Amino acid sequence: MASRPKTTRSSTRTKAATQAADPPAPTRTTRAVSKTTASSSTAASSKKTIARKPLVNRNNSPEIKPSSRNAAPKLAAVTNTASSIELPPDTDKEPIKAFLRIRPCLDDAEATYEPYLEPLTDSSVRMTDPSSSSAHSRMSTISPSSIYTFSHVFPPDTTQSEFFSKTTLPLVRDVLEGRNGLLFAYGVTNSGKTHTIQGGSEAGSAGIMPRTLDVIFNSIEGLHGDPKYRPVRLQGIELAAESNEPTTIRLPSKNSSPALADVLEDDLSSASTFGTDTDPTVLKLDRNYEYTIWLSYAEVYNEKVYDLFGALEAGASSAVQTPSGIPRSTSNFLNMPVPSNKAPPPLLTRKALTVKPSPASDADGDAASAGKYIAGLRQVQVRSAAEAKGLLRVGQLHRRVFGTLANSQSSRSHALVTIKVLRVHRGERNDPACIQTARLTVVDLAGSERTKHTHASGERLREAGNINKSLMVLGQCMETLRANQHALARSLQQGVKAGTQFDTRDVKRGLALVPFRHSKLTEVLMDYFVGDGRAVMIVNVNPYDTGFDENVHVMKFAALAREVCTNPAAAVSRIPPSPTKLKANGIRPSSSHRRKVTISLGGPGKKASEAHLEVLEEDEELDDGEETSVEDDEPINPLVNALFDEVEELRMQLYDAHLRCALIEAETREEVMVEMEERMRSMEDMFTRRLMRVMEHNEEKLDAKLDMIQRSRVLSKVAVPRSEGGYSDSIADSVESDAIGQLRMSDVGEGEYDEAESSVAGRDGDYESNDSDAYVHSTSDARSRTPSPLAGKGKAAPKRQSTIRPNAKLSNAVVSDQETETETEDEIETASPDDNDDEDVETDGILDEPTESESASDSEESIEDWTESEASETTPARAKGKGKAPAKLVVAPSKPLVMAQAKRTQGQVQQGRKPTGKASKTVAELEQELDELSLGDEIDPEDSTVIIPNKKAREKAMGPGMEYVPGKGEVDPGKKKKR
Ligand SMILES: Nc1ncnc2c1ncn2[C@@H]1O[C@H](COP(=O)(O)OP(=O)(O)OP(=O)(O)O)[C@@H](O)[C@H]1O
Repeated sequence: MASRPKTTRSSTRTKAATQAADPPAPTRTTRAVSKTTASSSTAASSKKTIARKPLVNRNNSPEIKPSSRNAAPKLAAVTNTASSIELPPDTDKEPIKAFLRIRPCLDDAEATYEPYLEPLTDSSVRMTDPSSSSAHSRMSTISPSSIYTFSHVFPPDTTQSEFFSKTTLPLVRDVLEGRNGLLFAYGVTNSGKTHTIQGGSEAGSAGIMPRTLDVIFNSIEGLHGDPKYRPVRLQGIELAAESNEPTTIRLPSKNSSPALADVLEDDLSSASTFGTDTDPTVLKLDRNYEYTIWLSYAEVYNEKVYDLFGALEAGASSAVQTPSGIPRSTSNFLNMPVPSNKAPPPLLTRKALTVKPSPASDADGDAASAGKYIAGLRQVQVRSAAEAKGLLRVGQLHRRVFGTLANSQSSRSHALVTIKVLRVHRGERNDPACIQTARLTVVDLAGSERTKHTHASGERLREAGNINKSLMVLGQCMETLRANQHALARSLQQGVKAGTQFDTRDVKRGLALVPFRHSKLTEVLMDYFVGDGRAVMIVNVNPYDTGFDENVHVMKFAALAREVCTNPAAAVSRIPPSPTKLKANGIRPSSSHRRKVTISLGGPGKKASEAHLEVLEEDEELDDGEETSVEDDEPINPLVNALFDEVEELRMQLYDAHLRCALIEAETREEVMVEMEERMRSMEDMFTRRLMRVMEHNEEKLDAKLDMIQRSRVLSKVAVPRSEGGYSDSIADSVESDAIGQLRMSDVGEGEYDEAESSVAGRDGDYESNDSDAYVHSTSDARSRTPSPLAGKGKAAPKRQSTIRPNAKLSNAVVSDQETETETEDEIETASPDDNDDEDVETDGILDEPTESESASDSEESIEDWTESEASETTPARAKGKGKAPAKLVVAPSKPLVMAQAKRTQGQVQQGRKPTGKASKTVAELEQELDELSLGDEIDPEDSTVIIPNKKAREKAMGPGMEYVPGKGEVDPGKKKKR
């Protein structure tokens, strides 16, 4: 037995007798010491190489079947990933497992989103861009729909217990049997990583971490060992009595109130999880072994590593540190009085820890696989699951108080909980060389920050930059590892094919440098990728989130991870040099950083009050005197470093550009809105003005019309003597024709007023002549006259023919109103269908041949009389008074009418009844006046109404041999029945 060494390597030597019980027998003996015992001769003989063989229960996972263990690792998780190199059978390798967990819909707001993730099978999902039809997606380079495969897909209704047993339980078994394991949760913010790792406080909602602790302590019940030795570094052990480090940490006392711990109690019990839920699972273990469990809790924040179990000082002056390092109540910030709002915020100082390369002695002289450890990280022994959970809750509080798990509950740091299991055979408990060390690290990665969506700035932006950088480096490491493994496999294949012997060291020398060193996260985890152990990746996705693009990156990352094999030959990866080299080169990564933290007291969402703290984060101490590995002396590749910095710089620039774009877009939208509003306003003003003008114009017009009607009534008092032969005949004719017109137009409504107006206007004019031209002009124009604005809506506004009778003899003829009306009525009656043997509507009065005497009469008077009678007759009351049914509007064929009128006029001219030039002029003026009044509306020829000539008139107008043919859609007046 070796005399009590201060520090020694742990042994993972396997007992042949015990391993026989565990199928497939060969146990990992990674750090096996050369010292052998009788029972360990088997292990000793298989020391180095066997140490890297697959572990006892590689088939723990339901996915790995014994038959497939020797098969080439399954590659290409994503359907659109091309690479598929057939690796030669290598039982040392196993690809990282990737499990997808789909978060359920939590509230109504999320339910409005259509989930963009659809599980296809137990191991595949389809992801479809919800905005694939939008313009945005056309600009995006991301494929709108892809299928991704995983080791297993867990739908939203998966219980915590089920998820734990399928993903983590095999790792728990491994660690209890002496093998390392890594589990990390990856996903965007709010995707459920923390819920998966820690869980909730409700029954059955405990996450992976508390369940792991439960299962470990359930399984080692009665197998607790003596903590004579304690773990150090990554895989070393040392005598506990000789250590300066405390083996336990006293939990904050609840009695020492008021303290931060008290006011954060709500958080401890609810949000910080580890509720009362316990997992009853018990693993069957070799009962010849004794176990001690050690816990450490670190966080990587802003590219610095902090110990969440560390002694924290509430201000430099009040810091009291016990010799043992256990924080006293006065020095423990959790027992610090709640800072009031008025007082200056207390200063909390914490020191970043250094990540150092493990000495080669910790890995049997193999520095390459020794990995790196966090120097100064406390590893605390825990004896029960409850104690472990309590300790983790303190760690959670530390994260909260230091602002890395601030009020939003969003993790701003990567949290690493490492459970170390020291196992030793009962018969060799005093032999440190026989102690096996295995560790399981559970990492709750900070959410890959969507700076584009969250519009982070200042401190948040810096955090986001560092989070993204570390995740990016993790991806780069995976990428390089995969490339190296493929390159190695290709070389091996070629060598096998060629049947030549070649030195794999030559190939390894040409492999790319894995950039673990460029992020603290990868530095700390590198041992799992280059050394021994199994790695499991949990991909959390919230399919109701708007961050489709970010989730695509997460999926691609998972696909990449599945192509990386862990537990490869350690020499595949070459370890980058340690930070000490950076110091030697004069490069300091960063300096101390001071920032303010505000904590909501009373639990999240309650916001009872706030506490303000100031946090000073000091840089890690760089110790050149530490034992370093051989690989650490390799020169830094400045190019890789510069490239990483540049990538990060570009990423920030891209973010800035996105931000600028968003601002410009918002400003432009604002400007456009203002301009549109202005335009709409000006348009509204313009239309209002126009409307007012039209209304004024209409009013004027109405006034004018009323005026005309009034005047026409005054003039209608002028009587025309009946006895004066042709003269009175002319009036009678005029009235008759008008009455017929009235009958025909009785449904015209207001259109009549136009006609009346026209007639009255004609009366006003100085009409002295019977000029046939003027007559024709008047007739044809009447058809094209604009309908009156008084016409009913939706109704054709017809124009009646201004049948000015040029042959009216009106000189000195004065007829009383009464007489005129009587005459008119008589004439209408005369013109009624009953009295007319012609079936057509009579308009004889219009087209009657004037007599000689009539032609010689004063045309002006004739017009006045005719107009008067027309105006009288056009009133609906009159027509109604006759008891006539309203006549239908009949649009007479305009062309034949014009011809008839023209002919008639010609006849009139021939008979010397030409209107005087003065009369012609007056009519034109009248027309013009009416046109002006008509507001320039569009003229619809169909709206014109003409008086239909009767058969006799038509015959006269057309002449012998001519036949009247009605136009299309016109009513043949010849067929018109009596009404
Ligand atoms: N499987 C689940 N069942 C029920 N609730 C869940 C589930 N997964 C997540 N949640 C809830 O979703 C919310 C966000 O989850 P969580 O805090 O775990 O996200 P996260 O990925 O850790 O976010 P961050 O990276 O910001 O810390 C929490 O309220 C959590 O309770």
